[in-house]
Amino acid sequence: LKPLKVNEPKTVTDAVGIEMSSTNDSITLKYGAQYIGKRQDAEMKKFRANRLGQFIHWGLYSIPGGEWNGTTYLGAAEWLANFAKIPNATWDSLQYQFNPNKFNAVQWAKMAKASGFKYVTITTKHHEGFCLWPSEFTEFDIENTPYKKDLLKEFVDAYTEAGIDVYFYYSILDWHHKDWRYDIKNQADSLAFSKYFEFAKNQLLELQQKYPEVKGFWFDGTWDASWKKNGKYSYDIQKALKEVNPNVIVNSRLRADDFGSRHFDSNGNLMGDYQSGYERYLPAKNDTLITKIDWEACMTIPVNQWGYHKDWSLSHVKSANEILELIVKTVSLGGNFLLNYGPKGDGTFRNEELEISNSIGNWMSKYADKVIYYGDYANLKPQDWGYYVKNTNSGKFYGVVFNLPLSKLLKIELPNGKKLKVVNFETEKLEYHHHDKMGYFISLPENTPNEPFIFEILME
Ligand SMILES: C[C@@H]1O/C(=N\OC(=O)Nc2ccccc2)[C@@H](O)[C@H](O)[C@@H]1O
Repeated sequence: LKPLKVNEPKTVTDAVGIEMSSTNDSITLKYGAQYIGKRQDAEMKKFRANRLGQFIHWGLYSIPGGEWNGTTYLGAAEWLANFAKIPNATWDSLQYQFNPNKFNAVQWAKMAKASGFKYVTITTKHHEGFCLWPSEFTEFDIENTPYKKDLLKEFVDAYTEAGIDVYFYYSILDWHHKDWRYDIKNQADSLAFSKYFEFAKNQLLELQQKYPEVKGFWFDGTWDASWKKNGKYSYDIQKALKEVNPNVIVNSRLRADDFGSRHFDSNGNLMGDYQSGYERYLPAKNDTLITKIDWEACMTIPVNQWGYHKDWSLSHVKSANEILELIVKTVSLGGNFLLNYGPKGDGTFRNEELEISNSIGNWMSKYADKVIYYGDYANLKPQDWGYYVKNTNSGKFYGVVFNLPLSKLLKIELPNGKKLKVVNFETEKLEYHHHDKMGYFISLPENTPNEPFIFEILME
């Protein structure tokens, strides 16, 4: 890939607004992108082929579920301590209540597998600073709760046994740690933050050493000035993780370069192994630039709840079909999709999540092998009826229909020189006709499935 030119991103959203330009006036960076283009090692190919992952936000915030002293807060439940302005000492005492006696890692993994998830990303430590594993570097961890046991090991073992790749979410932002700083205003801040950096690096190496099955790290909480002023810290963490496991996979949220540019360095090159700026929204259907890099979108089932919230009636909750369309749109643009679950403090999932899991699992069992796993950008002109997916394993091209035209005619426009040969739908070949410049019109049978359905396209 030629270096991409990017406008200086002000927020993660801006960072995704990349514009291609073949420029050679790259500036020298010490803490910029370590490579350009898509990794082609087996581990990254597996990440890409997986396409569909389960995101799990689980921590002390899962106990109050968005409610404090009788008040329900509308914001994201994992941010309750912040919204409700709860003093650390009060919030941290929740650790003495954390006892997920209904947690069954094998059941969780079984549900995840049945839902079609090929990988999972779990919050080892969110902004609150509480660690789901027994850490040598803090008392604010699972060992100092009524649960006591190494919950993360139970989780890693069960998901690995189920054949689901495990990734760790780790928040750099840490409301609990005394050396965390939002900005570096003086030498004292700088000294404290350097101690925090050592703490975070030690914890990350500890996670790699205790759970060697982990495939990669999903960093978050890296938007503050303190982190943006210390590009070297983010660079050193990625370097340290890769020294232990050269093919560990790290998301772009970790990184800031010499000038505080995030996700993409000041030369417009992606830092980390895949772009992770798409949070609760997706690229435009015709965004061909995003197809040139590895990327992953993460998505909540309600509008904005990552941790368990008691009351989902407070916002729109996505249906299974809405979620399926988001998943397929993501794959059609060459991205991975991470669907979030927020288990309760007791270790159980809410009914809405169980129902969604069941619905998407049924669909995945029929279609995922063709249009999700190994799915990628097909480079065909987008149409209103749905999305194209190229399966990079079989080399086959598919259409996935979400918006059935009343005409029952599916329009397909092929690149110059390409001709439509066969259209397979279930066990039959569909009729189609060609209209000069208009392209092809495929005639759908009278009865089509009452769910998103696929058809195969053969071209010559
Ligand atoms: C996945 C989510 O990630 C977060 N924050 O991400 C962002 O702030 N993303 C962001 C920021 C600015 C623009 C667009 C996205 C966390 O605060 C949240 O609790 C959750 O873990």
